Amino acid sequence: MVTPKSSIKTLKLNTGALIPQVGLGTWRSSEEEGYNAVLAALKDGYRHIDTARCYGNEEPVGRAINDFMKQSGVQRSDLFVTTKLWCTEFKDPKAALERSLKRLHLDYVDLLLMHWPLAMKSGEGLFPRNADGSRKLLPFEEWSYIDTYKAMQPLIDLNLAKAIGISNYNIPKIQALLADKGVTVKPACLQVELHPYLPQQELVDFCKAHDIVVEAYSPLGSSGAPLLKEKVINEIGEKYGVSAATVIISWAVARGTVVLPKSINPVRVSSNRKIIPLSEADMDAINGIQKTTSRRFVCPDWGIDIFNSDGHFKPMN
Ligand SMILES: NC(=O)C1=CN([C@@H]2O[C@H](COP(=O)(O)OP(=O)(O)OC[C@H]3O[C@@H](n4cnc5c(N)ncnc54)[C@H](OP(=O)(O)O)[C@@H]3O)[C@@H](O)[C@H]2O)C=CC1
Ligand SMILES: O=C1Nc2ccccc2C1=O
Repeated sequence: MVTPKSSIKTLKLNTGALIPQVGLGTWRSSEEEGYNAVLAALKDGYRHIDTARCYGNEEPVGRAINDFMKQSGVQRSDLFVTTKLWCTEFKDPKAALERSLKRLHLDYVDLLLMHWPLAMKSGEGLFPRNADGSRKLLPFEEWSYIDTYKAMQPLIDLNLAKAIGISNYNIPKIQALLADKGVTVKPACLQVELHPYLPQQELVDFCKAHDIVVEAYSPLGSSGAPLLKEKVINEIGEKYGVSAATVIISWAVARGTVVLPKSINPVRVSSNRKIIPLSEADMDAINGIQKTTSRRFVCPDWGIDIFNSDGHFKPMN
């Protein structure tokens, strides 16, 4: 039996700021669920919250953050709040972030991520579709994700975002971004799907070499947490007397990534921030899972290539 540690470690961003390695995910948390989960998480000791424009919960998330600060006396500077620029808001990231900040009741975010490396037609809601059901994407030649990133850069000097970053990029897209002469601010973070079925080690190593912190989304396999049924994970959990979720989250922390488990259950929220040390043999066993099972759970029909050679997609069955 190992007692999991509850002090959350931090990583240093290339801006010099510290980011807590475990943060609370909030996708698919309704208004009430989002408010309660964020408040419970902060009271429990979380200092890092991940939301996004397209989750539709910035307002309750921000309300919980503000209520917590009032109740606890914890300062804004002790918290790390991320939101994401949605694909329809690519043309004017400043106006989009100001709207997010208004909903969050905050003066700034610690991290603004470009949610996906693509632009969608504006003015027809968050998820516009063509008559045939396909997504209304703008062709790369008309507006590229690099243009969006460049328009995000001034938000730092305006003190609206302490750092900017990217999400759902693969290695070629990061290389293209870094090679662009107009890109003067290196992304601080890359947020991608990462878990034992999709460890994307090549991408993690690439980012480490470029001083970009990697954040693991859907660490438990997203809705229904399918990774928690994995035999190897459960065997390690039984050995130490901890849950399968603790094993996966501890693995993500041990490999040097940020990890963003989502839960709306206060007991699971609390246990998800507790980490145990894993042996080299445990790490090898978890790293080996993808040799037999390789899966990507978040695969929207955007029609763009976000995959890496080791981040391939096998349909869920
Ligand atoms: N940048 C991007 O494009 C994306 C970013 N994200 C971010 O990453 C976060 C996490 O990813 P997400 O896809 O939500 O999925 P997760 O992998 O975090 O899994 C969430 C699921 O696991 C369950 N769960 C959580 N903890 C436990 C536990 N200890 N035991 C059993 N079940 C548990 C939750 O249920 P319950 O709530 O009932 O506990 C929920 O069903 C998101 O919320 C979002 O913030 C996610 C997808 C894409
Ligand atoms: O955060 C996200 N979760 C998602 C799930 C499906 C499609 C897109 C997204 C996101 O952008």
